[in-house]
Amino acid sequence: MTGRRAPAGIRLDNLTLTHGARAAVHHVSGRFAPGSLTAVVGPNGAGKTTLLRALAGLHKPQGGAILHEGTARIGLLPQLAALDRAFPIACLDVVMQGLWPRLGAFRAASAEDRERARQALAAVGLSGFERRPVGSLSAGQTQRLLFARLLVQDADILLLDEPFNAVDARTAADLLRLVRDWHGEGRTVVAVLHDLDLVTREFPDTLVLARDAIAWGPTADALTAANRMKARMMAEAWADDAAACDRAA
Ligand SMILES: Nc1ncnc2c1ncn2[C@@H]1O[C@H](COP(=O)(O)OP(=O)(O)OP(=O)(O)O)[C@@H](O)[C@H]1O
Repeated sequence: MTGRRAPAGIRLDNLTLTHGARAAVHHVSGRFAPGSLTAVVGPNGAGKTTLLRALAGLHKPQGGAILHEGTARIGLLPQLAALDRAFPIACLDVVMQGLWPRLGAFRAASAEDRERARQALAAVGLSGFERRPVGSLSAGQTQRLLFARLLVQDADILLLDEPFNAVDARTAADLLRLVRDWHGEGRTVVAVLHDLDLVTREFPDTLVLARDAIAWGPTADALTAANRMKARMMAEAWADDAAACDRAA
């Protein structure tokens, strides 16, 4: 990635996100400060992926607003399962997808673009994988590949959906180093995580989400046993077919 630009933040103003009539994220307000490193934690179905997709501009708010502070390039690392590994595409071409927003639909990639993609593969430990079909990679190698695609995007705001899921300890350590580098460069990083020990060790800020924001702030204050219990109880209190803004008593 290249040198640092002015850091960018995101503010949520009473944000509600729905799938049909069902609320996935419910009246959430708060701020991902420029240059912050935030973990989003919560039970299954808490709205974490929906929130990340909305931050990436892929899910339109049903209520409230997502307000960008500064002009930011946003990069999303989707869940590993979202990648179609049966599609016959080579690793270098997957990384090149990260350049599309800047190349546009009609500009052909240059030799320099391809070199950047190769360097990104090298940075995630996948040198020599350029022509390998994506379907031949292990889960850990596939996650490294998705990080390489994110690297070439050179984003100011990085949204990571379960970035260390289904990868071995060495891969997780390598990828975590990249996350630390992004944070060190002043980029804004938001990561959905289930490993609370990792969150406590590595993430200064945490949003505990259970459709509502249960807590949002410094990890030591937000990730308390009481807040985790509250998140679980809130998740269980929601009837799955509840309309937006209805909550079981
Ligand atoms: N495409 C969809 N259509 C309908 N409902 C959906 C869709 N995607 C998610 N939902 C529902 O929205 C709610 C929030 O889902 P979301 O995937 O955002 O949660 P999550 O916190 O990321 O869960 P997990 O930890 O299991 O990945 C859930 O009730 C889920 O069933």
